[in-house]
Amino acid sequence: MTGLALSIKDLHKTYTGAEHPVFDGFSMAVEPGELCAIVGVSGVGKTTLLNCVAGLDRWEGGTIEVGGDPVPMGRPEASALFRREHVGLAFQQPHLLPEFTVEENLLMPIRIAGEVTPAHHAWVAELLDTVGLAGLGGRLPGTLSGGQAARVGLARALARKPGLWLLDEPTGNLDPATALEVFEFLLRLHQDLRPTTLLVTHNMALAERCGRTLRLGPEEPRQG
Ligand SMILES: Nc1ncnc2c1ncn2[C@@H]1O[C@H](COP(=O)(O)OP(=O)(O)OP(=O)(O)O)[C@@H](O)[C@H]1O
Repeated sequence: MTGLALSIKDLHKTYTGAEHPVFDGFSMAVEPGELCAIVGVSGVGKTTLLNCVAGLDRWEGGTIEVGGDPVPMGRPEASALFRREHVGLAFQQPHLLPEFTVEENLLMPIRIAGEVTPAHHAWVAELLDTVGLAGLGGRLPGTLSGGQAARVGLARALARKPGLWLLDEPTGNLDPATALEVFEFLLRLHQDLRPTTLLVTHNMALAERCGRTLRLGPEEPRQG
């Protein structure tokens, strides 16, 4: 799997009826395989940025390119296809399907795209192993701890080996020790599979351990 280059140039985004733009000429570039933490105060636009990059939201000006191709905007079918092919998304809530086993949850993105083969079963077993959940494939999500469910959510986002992994506070509702544990598995997944990754987080200790940290909004005043 190869991480895809992400390029954002001169992004302009204002929500309908809002007084101020969320982005007014924002640009950034992320190298293939880079892990970039996105931090900034609440409301600065972190989730909006991820939604635009995923083609889930619209913007008024500027370009967003993934792997050199523009992210489709205002074309729901093209956006959905773009996400299926290139994007793995994970959120604060893992949103696992409760009536399906952990293994079936991991296979679901593959099943939606086509036939599930024995190689796919072997692949999701490998993914489960990477997130420290080998042997738990037969469990139902309701029997998992919050940290285990978060790890499944992260792995599921990589089931189709996307070039872009967009993570919106995936450890946000976990206690600090569990958040750290899940983050270690996140790092391991990233190290193994090297998707280009944006990780939105409020946890500066975790952000500092990413290859790069991008702060949206005004710089924090320096002490002294
Ligand atoms: N659907 C929407 N319609 C109108 N305004 C919105 C919408 N979604 C977000 N906003 C506004 O846009 C700004 C950026 O929101 P966003 O959710 O991207 O911030 P954030 O940095 O992710 O915040 P948090 O850290 O609290 O999750 C905020 O002022 C928010 O109120």
